Amino acid sequence: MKPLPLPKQKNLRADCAWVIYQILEQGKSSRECLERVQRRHNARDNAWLQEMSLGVMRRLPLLQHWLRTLLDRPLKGNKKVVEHLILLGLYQLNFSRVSKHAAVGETVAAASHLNAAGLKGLVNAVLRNFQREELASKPVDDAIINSGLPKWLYKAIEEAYDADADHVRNETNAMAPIWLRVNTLQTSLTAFTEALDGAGVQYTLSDQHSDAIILTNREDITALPGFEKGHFAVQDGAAQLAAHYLKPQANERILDCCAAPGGKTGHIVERAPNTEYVLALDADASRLKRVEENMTRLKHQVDIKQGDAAAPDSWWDGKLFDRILLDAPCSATGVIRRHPDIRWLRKANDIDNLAQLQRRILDTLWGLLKPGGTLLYATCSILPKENATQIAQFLSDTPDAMLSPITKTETPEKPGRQIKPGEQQMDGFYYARLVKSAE
Ligand SMILES: C[S@@+](CC[C@H](N)C(=O)[O-])C[C@H]1O[C@@H](n2cnc3c(N)ncnc32)[C@H](O)[C@@H]1O
Repeated sequence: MKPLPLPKQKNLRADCAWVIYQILEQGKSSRECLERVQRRHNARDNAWLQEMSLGVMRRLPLLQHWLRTLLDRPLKGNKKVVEHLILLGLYQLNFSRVSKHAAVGETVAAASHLNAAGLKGLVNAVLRNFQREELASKPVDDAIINSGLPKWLYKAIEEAYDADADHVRNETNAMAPIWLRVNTLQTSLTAFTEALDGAGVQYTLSDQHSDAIILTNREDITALPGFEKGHFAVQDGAAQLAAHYLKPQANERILDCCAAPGGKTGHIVERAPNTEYVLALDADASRLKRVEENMTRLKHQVDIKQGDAAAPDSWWDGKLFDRILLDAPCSATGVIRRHPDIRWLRKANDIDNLAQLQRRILDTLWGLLKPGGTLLYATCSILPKENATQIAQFLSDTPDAMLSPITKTETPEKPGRQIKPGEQQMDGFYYARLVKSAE
């Protein structure tokens, strides 16, 4: 599909349709597209743009089903974006608090901003027919459409989770809470919660995590007390387990591989401030800028390098590491509830390619680990090919690799801890801890 220029003049619904087009037709991430349109709107409208565009991602199969029912034939070429505008209209009518009048009237008007004034009548007719025919009240007898997921992912979850599959799919489509991690080098949990109480911010504590806070409401993070001073970082509870499972110690050399934007790097420093050396490595230069910003705000000092984890000649100083965190590039299927666009950006055949990349990086990093050293393998995936199956195969192929169980139920054939989305309010995540034999 052709690239579509950003509408010349700002218009909430035209800009939102443009974002939806970019994600679905151009494979761009919602973050990237929203950043572009949000530069020209105010904070309230920006929240609306995010809620609506991500809402459409969550409900896309049902919205598309309605669209197909109402539209005689698909729109093509530079008119395609009008379909995305209609999806947005249907979403507003059925899933939002926008008044029906505005949902139809403003959506129709937005067509002009997408160079499609000639299709205003069509947009109007489709949205009014949707209301007249009361499509929303007619149940759709199709589990995949109702799940809000693409077919391949629906099936992959079925295969992996069997009787629990419905639950995992529902949680994959739920809203995720915001977790904070207290930077214990700059403040304490007690002092930080007192500051939150003083500011009237509501939260709960997690009984699984020592330094974690779960916000009750959506808050402007940068306005929370202590943000500028680096008193906390935003980090999901599952991601906060990495530093606990890695167990970094004083005087050790640590590699945080695939580190950007540095969530786990910061936590490693907070858990072990007296390490000899912490290297944050990532292939993506623009994401590494965010590591720098985050480390500066949290007041942590680490070495930051750009490089391909599978080609260490360009970045490794030749000294072995005591501990390595490999937060491997993955399908991100465990964090779809947080980033609903991921389900449409990933394709079925990405999984095998990702599994091969993960194995290549794992094999390479194993060679950089000291005898007796620990490697923690992590993904934010819920698919076994990237997780337990991957690690079981690595253990079977690698004579000096041993499993260091995190849970009581692990075996080399079924290694690691698979966290399901929503479990104790956490994202879907996988961890396996491996130790290199000492001789
Ligand atoms: C799951 S994210 C890392 C999240 C990060 N550890 C954190 O906690 O904030 C995966 C990262 O892997 C990086 N990456 C992908 N392929 C890589 C490679 N071959 N070498 C190094 N980094 C890579 C991506 O740029 C991305 O930043």
